Amino acid sequence: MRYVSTRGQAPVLNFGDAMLTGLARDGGLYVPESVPQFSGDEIAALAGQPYEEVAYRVMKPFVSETFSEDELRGAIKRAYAGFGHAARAPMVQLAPNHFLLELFHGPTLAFKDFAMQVIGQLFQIELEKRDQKITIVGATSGDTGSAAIEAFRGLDNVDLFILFPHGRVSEVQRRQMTTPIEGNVHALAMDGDFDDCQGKLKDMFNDFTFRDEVGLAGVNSINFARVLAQIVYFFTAAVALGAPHRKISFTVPTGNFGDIFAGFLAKEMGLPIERLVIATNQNDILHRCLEAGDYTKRGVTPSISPSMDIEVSSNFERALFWAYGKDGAAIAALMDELKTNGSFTVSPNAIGALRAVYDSGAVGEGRTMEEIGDSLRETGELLCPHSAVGVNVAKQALQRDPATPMVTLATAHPAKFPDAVEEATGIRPPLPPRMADLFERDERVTRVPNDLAALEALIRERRRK
Ligand SMILES: Cc1ncc(COP(=O)(O)O)c(C=O)c1O
Ligand SMILES: N[C@@H](CCOP(=O)(O)O)C(=O)O
Repeated sequence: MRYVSTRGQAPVLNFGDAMLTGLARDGGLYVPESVPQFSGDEIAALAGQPYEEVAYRVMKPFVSETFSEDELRGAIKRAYAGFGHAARAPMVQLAPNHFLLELFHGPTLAFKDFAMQVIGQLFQIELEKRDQKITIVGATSGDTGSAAIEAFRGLDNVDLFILFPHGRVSEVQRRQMTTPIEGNVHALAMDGDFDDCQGKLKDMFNDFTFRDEVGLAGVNSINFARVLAQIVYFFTAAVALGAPHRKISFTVPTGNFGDIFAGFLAKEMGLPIERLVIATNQNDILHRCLEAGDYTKRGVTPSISPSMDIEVSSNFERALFWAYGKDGAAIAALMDELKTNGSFTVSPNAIGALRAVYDSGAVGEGRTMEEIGDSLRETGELLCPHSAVGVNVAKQALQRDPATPMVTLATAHPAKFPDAVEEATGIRPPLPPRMADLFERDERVTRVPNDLAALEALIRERRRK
């Protein structure tokens, strides 16, 4: 399996190199040159298998030239051993044709753990084989950061720097990033929003002198390995509801587009997915783009679902790559336009291709709060604000197509956003016992400016040589 850049100008790599490279050297994102196909029988055979076995079968064709069967099975086994639910991704029924896929039973209580725990294991295997040290820099709107810290804390061959937007993550999210004591972990609170953090991360990747000097690697969903591990739960959920003999739709609370793009790849692999529904909060650039064919930045407004406060949605580039018939030059031109003008127009053919796969909806703050209360009353489920956005958009989609079972992804635990949940329901969801002292732990964080030279200087100084 070879991996190519969405902008068509970077070296073609195998999985191991693509995983350790992160952003392609032409600024694009790596994608598999061709997508492995699963037959109906292969999909049917996944029914009733443990999550780890489905993960092995789904991931294997993408990675088999880099990892042996034993290495991959071992990595997956270790990755999920610490999850707080035997099913890993259990599903509950909300209404006759509406299901909630709970993706918050991992160590940091968000869906990010599903991929981050696996790639933490895969990175370690590959770095040991290569006797290599790396500097990981990650950008987070709240959840990727703690998941990355949990996966890479204490490793001798990895220094980890996490950039988060100062004052724009929940207090639980911030403390999850600022309280780990390991010396290889550095939480950096940056002036600006998540797009600024991710922008600086990409600038670092595009500064080849810095990139090569520090051995820069990325664990955001710009890294294809992250997206790959997120494909698995689309399979477990769909098979549990009758795939391949029945079509299933998914609604995905969306920001950086990594999760829903994993769903797209599952569909490409042969999983019978009817619709993939993009659910956004008031930062609705993706919904507006699907509606009007126009991707135009307006500025991010902070919301009660802060992890989705994103306007430069990285993985949308991967979706566009497919929609433009894998024309790297066209994608490079669109991304240049976005950087220069803050907007681009999707061609009629490409918007048609996107609409053939994706639906979308946006939910404002008031409605999100109401949905948290409604869901609790109607179903007994206490939702985090991101999952509430998903459930509300899914309900609208179910009105358009009541016949196809809908799975909404619950992307974070309500205890990560206690203030919003308490305001909506009167209930303050408690953290699990292992995190009960989170508010008593000392915090260690560095305020940093939105300035590339300053950030690079800090990373050069702090990383272990
Ligand atoms: C809780 C939560 N929900 C939804 C999202 C959006 O996911 P994606 O960025 O993959 O679109 C994020 C962040 O990525 C998140 O942390
Ligand atoms: N919502 C994310 C933003 C980064 O997303 P990623 O999937 O690209 O890592 C977060 O919580 O940090």
